[in-house]
Amino acid sequence: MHGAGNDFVMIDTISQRIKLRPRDIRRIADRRRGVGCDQVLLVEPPGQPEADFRYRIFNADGSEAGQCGNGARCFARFVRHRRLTHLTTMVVEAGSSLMTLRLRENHEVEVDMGAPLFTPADIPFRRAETAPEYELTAAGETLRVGVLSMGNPHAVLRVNDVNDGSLERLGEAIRSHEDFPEETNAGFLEVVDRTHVRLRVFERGVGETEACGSGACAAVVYGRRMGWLDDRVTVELTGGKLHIQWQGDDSSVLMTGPTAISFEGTIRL
Ligand SMILES: N[C@@H](CCC[C@H](N)C(=O)O)C(=O)O
Repeated sequence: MHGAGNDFVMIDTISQRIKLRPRDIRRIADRRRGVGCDQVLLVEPPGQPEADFRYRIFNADGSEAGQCGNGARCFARFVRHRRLTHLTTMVVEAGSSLMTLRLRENHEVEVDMGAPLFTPADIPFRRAETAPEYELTAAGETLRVGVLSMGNPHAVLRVNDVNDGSLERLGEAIRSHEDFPEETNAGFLEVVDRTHVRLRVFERGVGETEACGSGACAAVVYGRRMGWLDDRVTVELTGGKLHIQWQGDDSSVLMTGPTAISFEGTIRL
């Protein structure tokens, strides 16, 4: 499946007994030797009574992540498509958080991503104080970045042009910066106007992807906190558009966007 070009292999581990090791994930995600994807998503039974499902997210390098916004939308479509539920609104556990997913028309899904976290220890980010922006030295440059968690870590840098050729080098340097003990996703935000931005994201455990849902939420939260954006913003990514709403403070971030099923099959490892 994919959500705006961020692609996934979805595996139902409710009706099948499956145990995958990191090397199995890497093999499935390999674009030359495997199926090829940015993330492998596992559909599991819930661990908490309030939830309908649990889902686990593995990056292409085999590492586990706490959140995946585009994956959450595809998750909702997948469990309906595979008849694992009749619900059109469902509560799903990802990492330690609960998310509400709502199926909309035309295979769009709205995800309540929960409230962003700003305390450095929760991200995690090596800083003593919480601030809307931090100084970070990466690739020999001193940058001003917004840093927050959407259930996974994000660092967002405002740029004049997302097509600038130096972003790849900077993205890699931010992603693996020593101030992020668990690494981070690195986003580059170009503000077109108060309701429209462009974004490129270099994802932890993958590299640049065509879209990153949690990255789009993080970029809008940062832009809102800095006073550059309104509370409803269209985020244009390489692979498509996502619509993000955030009222500020402790309110949840809502994300709406597309889902697509590319093909179905059996994997023999
Ligand atoms: N593509 C995702 C994010 C996936 C996880 C991320 N790479 C991480 O390691 O935190 C999205 O749509 O949010």
